[in-house]
Amino acid sequence: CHGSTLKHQRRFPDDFLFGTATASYQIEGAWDEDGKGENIWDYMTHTNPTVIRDQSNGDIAADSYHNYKRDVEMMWELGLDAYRFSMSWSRILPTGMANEVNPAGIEFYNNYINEMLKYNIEPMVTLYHWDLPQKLQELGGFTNPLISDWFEDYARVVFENFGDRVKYFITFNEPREICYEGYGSNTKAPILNATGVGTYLCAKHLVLAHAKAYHLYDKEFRASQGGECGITISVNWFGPATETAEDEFAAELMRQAQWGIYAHPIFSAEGGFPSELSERIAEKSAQQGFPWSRLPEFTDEEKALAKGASDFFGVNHYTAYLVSASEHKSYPVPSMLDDVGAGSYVPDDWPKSASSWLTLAPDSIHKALTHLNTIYNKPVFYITENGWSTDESRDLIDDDRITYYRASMESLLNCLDSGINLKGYMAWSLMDNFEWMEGYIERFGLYHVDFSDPARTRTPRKSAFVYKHIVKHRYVDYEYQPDLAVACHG
Ligand SMILES: O=S(=O)(O)CCCN1CCN(CCO[C@@H]2O[C@H](CO)[C@@H](O)[C@H](O)[C@H]2O)CC1
Repeated sequence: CHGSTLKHQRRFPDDFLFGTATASYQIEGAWDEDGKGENIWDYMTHTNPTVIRDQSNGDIAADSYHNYKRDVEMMWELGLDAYRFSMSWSRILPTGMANEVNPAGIEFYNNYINEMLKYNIEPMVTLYHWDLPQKLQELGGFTNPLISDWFEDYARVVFENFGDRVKYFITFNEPREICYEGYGSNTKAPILNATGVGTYLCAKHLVLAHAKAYHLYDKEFRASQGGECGITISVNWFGPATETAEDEFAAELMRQAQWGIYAHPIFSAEGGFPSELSERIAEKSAQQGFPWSRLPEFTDEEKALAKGASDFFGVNHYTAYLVSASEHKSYPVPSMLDDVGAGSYVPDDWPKSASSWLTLAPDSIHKALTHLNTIYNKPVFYITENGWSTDESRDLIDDDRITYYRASMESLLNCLDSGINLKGYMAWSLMDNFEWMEGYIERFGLYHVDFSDPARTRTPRKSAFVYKHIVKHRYVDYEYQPDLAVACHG
């Protein structure tokens, strides 16, 4: 064409898997319906409602247990290739143990999966997204080494019932939030707050639980089902505040404590926990009078079981932090952050979301994946979560969320340009849902949900139309400005 103005736009591959993500406790509701067992979030929000910022809970949430066909219609409206969701362990196994399978739980997930397949949407199933059966927590939960056997038994039930149609399995969502925030702090259920001890017991047992489920899939299901089994680790970027050796080492130790402790045993060439962190915790434990290190080591056999035990590296990435050795705040003793002995902060000029921990960090997906690609020798990656929060009072015009997603798309394209084997991206989230300790105050949805309406009506935000355009055309069109007046009723 004459003097075409068509700009050279970087495009995503046609087989790049675009989707959205959700989690069972955050969307399903029906907390005690049709035989579902109580989980640790049911228990905590019912016995201790004040820990949730608006005293809400997931009893109903987005009521996806009853609205799942509307959910799938939204996936179709967005033109998604895939949809990542999690299964509720206690909806399938009410007591957590495999002696009793709940047929209504199996039926719900069969209906959900079959509805997606009608629209050619690839289901990506997370087995565990934080909603542990309460009965298992009463037996110690992730501080009990037997959790790895209980999890393997649960995984077998899931693979047997759904593996004929589900080709992407993720064992755990975010070991850090499960272990550090749930057992080593009080920011996620079961808020055990066993600082500096609970985190590390959980880390060892969770890694082994993952490994047992992976090997179960590899040995008993892969041949007949032909799918993949991996894990999702939250990897925010922690970079040094200055180029000094102190800050470089502090940043490395922070990366090891925040996500290396879960990734090294599975993805590193040597396996086991990261050595600098392991040495630091052993030193601190001795100084504090512990007769043993607070980080329980793997046996050689356990190290071998976990090494290489994953088909892909699922990354939940939201943002970045700067780490400074001199930024040391007073942390509980013992605790993970005291073991690291450094603080992290965010520059004031990074745009802020409705979440205290979430700002728009420049090119952070690319920074994180470049580092992971180097230290773990080029694994297959999926971004299994990435998203932006707005306050519950905001209207449907979410230009800040659009800015964030467009920045994420540029960072993904930087990853692809540098040869990183990145195969998909799941936006968090399809719709507004129960945002854990923040209740319904912080919203992450491409679709707005009206939680005051018994029907839990879902309405697309402006960002939904922008994401739909990117998925359909495979490039970012900065001139595209959806007119919601038309789009909503078009
Ligand atoms: O590193 S620091 O300690 O200085 C601050 C970290 C603060 N965390 C980061 C991870 N985030 C959970 C992410 O959690 C993920 O993201 C979504 C949005 O939150 C959740 O709804 C999803 O369920 C979850 O998978 C909770 C807050």
